[in-house]
Amino acid sequence: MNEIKATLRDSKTARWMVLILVSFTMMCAYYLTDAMAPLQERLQANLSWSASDYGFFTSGYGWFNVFLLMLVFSGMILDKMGVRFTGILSIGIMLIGAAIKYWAISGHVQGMFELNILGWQAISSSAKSSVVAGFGFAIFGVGCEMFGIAANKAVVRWFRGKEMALAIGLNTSTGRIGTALAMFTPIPLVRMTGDISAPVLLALVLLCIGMLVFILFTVMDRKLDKEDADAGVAADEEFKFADILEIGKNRAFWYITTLCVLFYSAVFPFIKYAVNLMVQKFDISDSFAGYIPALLPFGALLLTPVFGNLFDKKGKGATIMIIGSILLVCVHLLFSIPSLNSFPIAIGLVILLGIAFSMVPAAMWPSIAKIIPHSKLGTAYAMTFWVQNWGLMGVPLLIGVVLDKYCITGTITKLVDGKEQVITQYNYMIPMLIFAFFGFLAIGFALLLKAEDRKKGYGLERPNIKE
Ligand SMILES: NCCCC[C@H](NC(=O)[C@@H](N)CCCCN)C(=O)O
Repeated sequence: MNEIKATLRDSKTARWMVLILVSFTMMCAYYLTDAMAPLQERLQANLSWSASDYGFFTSGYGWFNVFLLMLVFSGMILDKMGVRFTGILSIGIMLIGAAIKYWAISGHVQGMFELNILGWQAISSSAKSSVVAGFGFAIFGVGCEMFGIAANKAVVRWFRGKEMALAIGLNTSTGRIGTALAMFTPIPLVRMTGDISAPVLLALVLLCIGMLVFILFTVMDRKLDKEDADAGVAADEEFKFADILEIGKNRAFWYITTLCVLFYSAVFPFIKYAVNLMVQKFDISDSFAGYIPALLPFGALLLTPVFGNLFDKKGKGATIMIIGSILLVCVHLLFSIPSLNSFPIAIGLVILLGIAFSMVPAAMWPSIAKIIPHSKLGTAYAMTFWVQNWGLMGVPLLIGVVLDKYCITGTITKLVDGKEQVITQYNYMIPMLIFAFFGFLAIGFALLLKAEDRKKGYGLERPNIKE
């Protein structure tokens, strides 16, 4: 009789240890992604940025991923070189991007930027610092997304056939810790140091620690490789261009991917403006405002594993995505109503958004692993992230331009960090309606996905593990 040898993967301690190691770096990366969001007013006042400049800088995250197809290359690198190499490479890229962003925001770049092509002004003039900071953010974005797909593949590799959705949920949750910290630590940090770029410096240090932690993961993962080889487990197939075509033929994959770009376009870009929304619409003091949007990732951090676990044990993946998208629309529509501007409403809506932000990701990412074979998963996640990056890039810019064009209600002069600053005031109704519209479309694609699952029998509504 053939004896099946236990591997490191079969040890609960080893599996969860791997999850902690991979997730720590994720937390650092997410911190850096959103650490400038609470400083929107300060960036605009200190660096003479408009809302469009802020939106332009924020959109930087997706520039290279989208236009240079970096995410597609990242997927190829991942499937060809594996998670260890890709992980280390991606952290290195994040460090370079973060360093450029730090340099630009700390006041080394002055003046205006105009892009003229044959006498035609391609973009309206912007503060140079926003362009250089955006460039750094674009490099960082390449590393961050590359790390995201590598981390996903690592988690799936270690947890396949076990607590996969729960593990993916917990991995996503640690990212949320980073986002939550990014909501309420930057303002005190800036007050303490008097330096608007201090949060980026902190993130740089955290990322260096993340690199060391990830190296520990590579040691364990190499050991698993060896055990798998000894046990005759086939190595992952290498990347083939044909994979893209094959994945592209899967209708359910496109429904999930479109749902992904729409849903995330209504959440991550919202986070970038949420602190300012709290200050300007709900009249919450600047020093406290970050704590309210922090409830969103904080709620998601607790609930994503709960919904991941529910999906593992009870199934109902497509249904969870439909309910999450409906919740998203309701929240943004309520945010858009100008008269709903009291403090408890702000808290209630952010908590509801946190629930939606737990449901959809907890069911969506493991669902991709259910409809696409493991050997093509790196490529599949990369393709989904690529489409999603159009939203992460375009929507913050769109919101910034809409704010400047249609939503300015006046200016006020107030004391910020001991200095008198002129602060532009906005009415956030139109941006919230734009977010609600994305959510509305997301519901449609979640329904299509459920119908396709019923037709093709992917098992999205069935449990991942038998109790
Ligand atoms: N293991 C979880 C899979 C993906 C998590 C997902 N991340 C993304 O979608 C990234 N492409 C975007 C990250 C933006 C960083 N703030 C998530 O839900 O965070």
